[in-house]
Amino acid sequence: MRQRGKRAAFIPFVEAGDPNEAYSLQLIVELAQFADVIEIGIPYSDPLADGPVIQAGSLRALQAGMTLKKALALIARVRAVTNVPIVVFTYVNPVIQYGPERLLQACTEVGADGLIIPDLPYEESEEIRQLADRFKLALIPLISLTSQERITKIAASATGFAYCVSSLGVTGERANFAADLEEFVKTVKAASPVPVAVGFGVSQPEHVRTLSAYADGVIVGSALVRRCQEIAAAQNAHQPELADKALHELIQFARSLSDAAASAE
Ligand SMILES: O=P(O)(O)OC[C@@H](O)[C@@H](O)c1c[nH]c2ccccc12
Repeated sequence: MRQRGKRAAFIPFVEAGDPNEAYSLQLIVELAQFADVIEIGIPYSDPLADGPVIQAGSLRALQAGMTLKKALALIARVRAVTNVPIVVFTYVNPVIQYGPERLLQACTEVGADGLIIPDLPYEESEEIRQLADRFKLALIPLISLTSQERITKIAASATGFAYCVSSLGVTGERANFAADLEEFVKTVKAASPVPVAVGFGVSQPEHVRTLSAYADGVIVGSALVRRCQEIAAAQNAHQPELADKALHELIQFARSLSDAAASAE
């Protein structure tokens, strides 16, 4: 994942279609200019692991008409203009509703490279792992501090990268991280055949610098999605220039995080 001489990979997370299809496409394509991987969330009405910011982003996208099918079409449009690795982020229920085989095949067809299903327990992941293998998709497991004795087993199963959850609870910006996070990440790294990234609460360049010293990548969601709210607000107020400005500021902020991933030590 360490491209272009970077110390760590910068992995932004956004919801497909947030705040609407046109802005979402523009946002993702611009992020792709400097991101190492992009996580694209499929908006979902019952996002149980999401904090309020990501939930609001999901809702904006759904209200603007985004669906699973349209999200896949959006990914195809992103893929048409950039080579950035794309990870699709979705919950178990939509996977089951759409049909696991049909969905994973569709992910491959639109040019996605991997999949994250946060509520898929490792113990129940066999079918999806086989499908991921068959359709050449990475299946990125979430590993949390509570996983303890499961850490090694789950880390060993990772393809693409392993996602270390920095803190318990739901997603959302945080001021600082658990003191034992570094040790946790090192444990996962020792067991994982692929790079190890950290997410949950990463929201400032300073966080990125600190984490980049020992993680192979950092994932940033809420800090970016919160800024999509500003694009939406300007749009709703019929102020397209302000909306463009908010998008530009989001990109600038994301770029500062990406730069921080490169500048550790
Ligand atoms: O929002 P944060 O705290 O920056 O965390 C990343 C995160 O948003 C993204 O990876 C994500 C979005 N929804 C999730 C649900 C579970 C785990 C992870 C996620």
